[in-house]
Amino acid sequence: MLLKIINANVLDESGQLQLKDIYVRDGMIAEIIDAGSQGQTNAEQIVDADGKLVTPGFIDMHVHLREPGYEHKETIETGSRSAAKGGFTTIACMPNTRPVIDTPETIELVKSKAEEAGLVNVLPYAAITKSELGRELTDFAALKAAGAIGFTDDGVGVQSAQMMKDAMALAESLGMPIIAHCEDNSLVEGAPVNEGEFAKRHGLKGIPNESEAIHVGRDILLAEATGVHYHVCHVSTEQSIRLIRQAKEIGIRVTAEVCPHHLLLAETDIPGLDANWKMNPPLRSQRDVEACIKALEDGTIDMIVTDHAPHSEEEKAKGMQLAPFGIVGFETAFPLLYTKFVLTGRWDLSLLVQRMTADPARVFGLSAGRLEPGAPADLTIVDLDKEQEVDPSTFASKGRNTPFGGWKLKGWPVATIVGGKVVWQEQ
Ligand SMILES: NC(=O)N[C@@H](CC(=O)O)C(=O)O
Ligand SMILES: [Zn+2]
Ligand SMILES: [Zn+2]
Repeated sequence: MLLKIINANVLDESGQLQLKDIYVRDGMIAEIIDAGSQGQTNAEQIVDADGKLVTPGFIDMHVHLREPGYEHKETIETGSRSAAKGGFTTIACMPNTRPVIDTPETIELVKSKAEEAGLVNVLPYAAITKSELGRELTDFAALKAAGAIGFTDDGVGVQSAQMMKDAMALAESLGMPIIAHCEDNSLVEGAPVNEGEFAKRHGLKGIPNESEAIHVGRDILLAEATGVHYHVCHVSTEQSIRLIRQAKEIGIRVTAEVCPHHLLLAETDIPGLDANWKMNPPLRSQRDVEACIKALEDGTIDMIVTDHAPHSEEEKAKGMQLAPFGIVGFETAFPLLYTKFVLTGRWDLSLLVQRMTADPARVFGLSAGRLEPGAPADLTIVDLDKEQEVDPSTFASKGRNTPFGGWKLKGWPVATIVGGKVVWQEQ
């Protein structure tokens, strides 16, 4: 099966756009040649990108698909469709489902549901501890054999240093990474928002920066001691970044991710007690936002992830104190970052694309994330000129929980190709 994508605007190594034709054979990129020149013939299907941007499919290494157990929030199918609509072709899903993904059987279930959906590549993480309770390690070897790509208790921090050290030593012996939600519960206790101005004004308990950074610091020392690849989830504070930067400088195997909302919003932007602005970690100070942006720019933070965390409207209606943490992310990530960082001149387009494709692929050893012969034909076509307001009622996700409703953005994905198959296309 030969697919030909013509008139694709592709970023070259120096970050310049070049008009190319891309040939896809058996799900892989076969050839990339100057647009209109003679390549392999007899394409069975032609997609005309019409001069639009074509990038490697976006990769999101931190998402919540909610299945099994919370199908009212999202399913593997609706989550996969939402990802495809956002231009994502590979997503790594978190194990904080019900039951928790802590057995080979639940890993198998996720894989088979993802295959049934047949939309994007879904890579499952398995829990570090049984039921994410922090008491007993899961069977890492069996989970790896079943297809887990790493271990994490995302949703909660591993509170015991000894438990984390044992997990790291075991993961390292299997050549697997530990992915950490960094949060010291003793410093948080029921707080719904950042410790700062907003909490003070509304009489709410605050989540201090140290609750994240203390785990980052602890775990970096444990990663040094065990030699494991240690990856920090949703970095949100200046202090965590300082620790990660120092650790990288002395050669400790630490990598990190940041979410669009922590690059774009500070606690001072929260309009009121609307739980669509409640997520974990919380929106921090402007100073933390700037530190996150700088860290992503200089590579201290390796990649962008959405932490797509759908919840139902009823759950989010419970208010700032009682509603669950989390916001959806797939369908707004690229337009948000393109509009707010590329169109404003702060970033080159190539930096944004790299942090959403090649960098996550490098860190997690994936074959996707690049546009070259031999790579999987996972591609995203983006209309950089298309301008549209964020309208949560049109989301493919079951979740409508976003603080970005009504934002006017440019740079919308219009088609997503996975393994040479068009899995989503703007109508
Ligand atoms: N990020 C969130 O606010 N929520 C996530 C959990 C998590 O990522 O820690 C969720 O599962 O809803
Ligand atoms: Zn988390
Ligand atoms: Zn998460």
